[in-house]
Amino acid sequence: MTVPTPTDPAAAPAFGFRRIATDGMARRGEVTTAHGAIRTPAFMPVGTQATVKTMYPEQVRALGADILLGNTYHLMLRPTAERVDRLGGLHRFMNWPHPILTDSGGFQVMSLAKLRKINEQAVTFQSHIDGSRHVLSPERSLEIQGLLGSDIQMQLDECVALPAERAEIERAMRLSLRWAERSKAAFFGKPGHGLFAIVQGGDDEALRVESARALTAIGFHGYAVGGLAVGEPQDVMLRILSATTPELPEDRPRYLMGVGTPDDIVESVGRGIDMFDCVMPTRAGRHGQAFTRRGKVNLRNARHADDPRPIDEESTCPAARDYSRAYLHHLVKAEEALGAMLLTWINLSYYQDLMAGLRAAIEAGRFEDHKAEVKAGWARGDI
Ligand SMILES: CNc1nc2c(CC[C@H]3O[C@@H](OC)[C@H](OC)[C@@H]3O)c3nc(N)[nH]c(=O)c3cc2[nH]1
Repeated sequence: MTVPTPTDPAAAPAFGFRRIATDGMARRGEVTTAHGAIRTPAFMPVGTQATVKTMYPEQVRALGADILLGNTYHLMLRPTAERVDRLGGLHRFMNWPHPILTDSGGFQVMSLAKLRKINEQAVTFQSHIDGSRHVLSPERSLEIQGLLGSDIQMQLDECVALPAERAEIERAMRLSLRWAERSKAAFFGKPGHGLFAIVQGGDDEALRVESARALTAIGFHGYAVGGLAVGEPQDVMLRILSATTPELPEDRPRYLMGVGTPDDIVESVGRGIDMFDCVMPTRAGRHGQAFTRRGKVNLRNARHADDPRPIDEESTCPAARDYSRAYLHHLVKAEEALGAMLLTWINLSYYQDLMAGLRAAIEAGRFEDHKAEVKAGWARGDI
């Protein structure tokens, strides 16, 4: 294929971010992409293998999701990026004509692949599906994301699990910086498509500041904070965020990767994060857990067996309003597919309602009061 001439991602015409309101460190904004706008703070449902598990794309959209996540690692292995491209790209393939963000694949290689080796040039690994050998370089990752046609593409990076030795964290952070340079050089910024860098540096504030400043100097459409939600306690994650976000450009979106619980999200919005992704609401739904404004409810628990109440009679989500806890308990115990479907629907609906509430509160200049109200709801427990 002809090597596309790289353009400066910072100059691509239609990709943009505007801040509508701020309240302390919290920001209400909007990202514009080739496939539409993203209201921030935003929660991005995870659609790793070109599907948000157990949900129809129309349902996900109806809940208020502006953007979904796909993943380079999974899609390069199956059905391959070239096949998705031949079929019209990922938006067409999964019938989601709205923004898509794809992760670069490095995180999954380190957590899923077999026999993986990382060096300056690339990551080499064997597929967890059929053992076939693959090479993922910063350039190849962007080529794959370009074939998928995702609106927001992530640089290839190296994320280390915590706790880790400082030398190891530093090595991976500097490699990720060099890979950020190569990613920017390789990025073919079609109008409305953006490239995000990923800040690394583990739980070391000095390394985080160095990474954030170096990436800002290179210049990207947006900045992800990576290397968190990898086993560290919440207070460590929040301390790192407080040290990192002030070093990032105010006029660019910030994306905290892999986060998190509702409490993680509220606390991180208060530290200047705009975008989130997490498997929590979808994975927990498949395991019988419901997220509600009154906290978490474990529908596997026998105490629900005779409870005729819905999860949340005030919810706009049919799954939370029109089905009893007794029925949900039955479906979960019987391992019926509808159980996973209804609970995933309930959880994604709650997460989108949480984000809508945060956006409104920031616009109204009452983020701190809203945070207190939301936390009080969780503390009330499951009445
Ligand atoms: C859970 N905690 C966590 N996830 C993380 C992910 C994957 C998110 C990706 O993983 C898939 O979900 C399992 C999703 O893929 C669709 C998501 O994009 C990260 N990805 C990169 N490139 N760099 C990181 O530093 C990083 C840190 C994370 N911490």
